[in-house]
Amino acid sequence: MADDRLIVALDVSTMDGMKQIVSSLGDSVSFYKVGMELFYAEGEQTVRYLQEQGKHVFLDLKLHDIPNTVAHGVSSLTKLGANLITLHCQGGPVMMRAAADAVRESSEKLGVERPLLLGVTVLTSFDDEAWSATGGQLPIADQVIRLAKLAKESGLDGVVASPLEAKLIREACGPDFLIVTPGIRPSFAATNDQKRISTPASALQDGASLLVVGRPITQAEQPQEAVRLIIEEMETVSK
Ligand SMILES: O=C(O)c1cc(=O)[nH]c(=O)n1[C@@H]1O[C@H](COP(=O)(O)O)[C@@H](O)[C@H]1O
Repeated sequence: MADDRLIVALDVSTMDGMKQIVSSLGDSVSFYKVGMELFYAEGEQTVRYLQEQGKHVFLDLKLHDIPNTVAHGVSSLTKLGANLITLHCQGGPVMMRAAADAVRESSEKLGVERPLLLGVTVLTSFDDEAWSATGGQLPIADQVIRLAKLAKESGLDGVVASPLEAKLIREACGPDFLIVTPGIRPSFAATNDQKRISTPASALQDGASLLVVGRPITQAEQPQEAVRLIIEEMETVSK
């Protein structure tokens, strides 16, 4: 059975590649993420296919632009009916507020369920060295908390962050704020390009609402077995 706290990242570039993963995982996965690789290549049909399969959809396009452009961008995405969409918190409070207002207005106007809006804080591929190289002044965790609070104040439903920051975000933003954590690495998986990582159980224990897992499942020799092991670990932490 699926654990609806698990989101599998479909980082492939074709409909066929996506369909192969979705059909091989069957009922064991209920939530999928479509990111820029798949959406730029195959467009809206990716979201429609997942909806037809009865799956929840996280449309992760990480918008980052001036407030007017992002507001119109998220309005265009709202009509697709995804459950979650992302923008970069670094776009600032005016941009986040404009996006939150635009999503509310356009979902009401279209009569579709409002997608939840998530702000990406500091990408999980950053370590301290890379962070300093970009001019980051605060320690990464402090910056993440700062952006999470700003996202909440600006009307966003939650944030994307590393599982290493989940506990601090939960403390700062309260029980109802969504915390979505990529950078999940079960003990059997390779780290790849991720830097700030943790295991499925520890992310949930620290307050993550949803876990995003890509390559440890999609590139496993036996993806179904990888999902089974991850869900088994997740089930040790109550919802
Ligand atoms: O927004 C995201 O989903 C995201 C934010 C972040 O900080 N780090 C991160 O890895 N992601 C996404 O989460 C997925 C992680 O994939 P794997 O590293 O293969 O498990 C990828 O699709 C990334 O685009």
